[in-house]
Amino acid sequence: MSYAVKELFHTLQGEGAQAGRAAVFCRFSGCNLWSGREEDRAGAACRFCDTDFVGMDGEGGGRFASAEVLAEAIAATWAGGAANRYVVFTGGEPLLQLDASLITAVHARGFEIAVETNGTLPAPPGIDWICVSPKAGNPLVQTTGDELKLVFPQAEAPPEHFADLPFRHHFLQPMDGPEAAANTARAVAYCRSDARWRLSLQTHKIIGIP
Ligand SMILES: C[S@@+](CC[C@H](N)C(=O)[O-])C[C@H]1O[C@@H](n2cnc3c(N)ncnc32)[C@H](O)[C@@H]1O
Ligand SMILES: Nc1nc2[nH]cc(C(=O)O)c2c(=O)[nH]1
Ligand code: SF4
Ligand SMILES: [Mg+2]
Repeated sequence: MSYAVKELFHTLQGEGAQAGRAAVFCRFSGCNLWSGREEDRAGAACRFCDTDFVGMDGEGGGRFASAEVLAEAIAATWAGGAANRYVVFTGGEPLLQLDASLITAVHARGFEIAVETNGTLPAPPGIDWICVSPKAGNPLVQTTGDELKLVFPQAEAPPEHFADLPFRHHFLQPMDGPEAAANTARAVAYCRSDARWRLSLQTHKIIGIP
């Protein structure tokens, strides 16, 4: 099958337990919870998205004809040397497109594979690091993984609903937007009050890298 990619770039993972690690980000086009059009945001199933995932016109983006072709482009984008090669599949919603062929092709080029998913679709086997970020009002299907990263606050998705799910790490990530400062203060207070949770900051935004 072919893959629709918004952008492909080399940066540091900004969020969660792998923050600071060099990575290629493969941002797939499209999401099952929002069209990506501003006029649809207020009626979408996920309304606080901070990302443009529409089309294939970003840096390194395009339509990739096969898993081999996309894996080659990911390998060519990597700039971190021979060790610890790392690719993060995100979007949009990556589990709409990430499949066994692409996992195999990227593993064959020596990469560890991470995914950033909203958890409404099951993850295929073989992913090395699964980050699930639940979205209030939407079914959570992927209930296991490496980190659960809850954007906070979401009135209908309080941390208590997720604290006992079997993930290695539980993070609260302040919701960016007009209330970012207040959301950060609330996330700090919550993590202080319940030590099962740790704070995830979007460090790439703080330091001004992609
Ligand atoms: C753009 S999403 C793409 C991956 C997937 N669709 C998801 O929602 O997890 C990447 C990460 O950014 C988080 N995110 C999106 N909008 C945000 C916002 N306004 N503030 C903080 N984190 C946000 C998501 O929850 C997710 O963890
Ligand atoms: N540096 C950096 N780290 C990230 N971690 C998750 C991101 C995402 O948009 O999925 C992201 C992103 O867009 N940039
Ligand atoms: S599920 Fe992820 S990509 Fe889709 S709209 Fe929400 S935050 Fe954005
Ligand atoms: Mg982002």
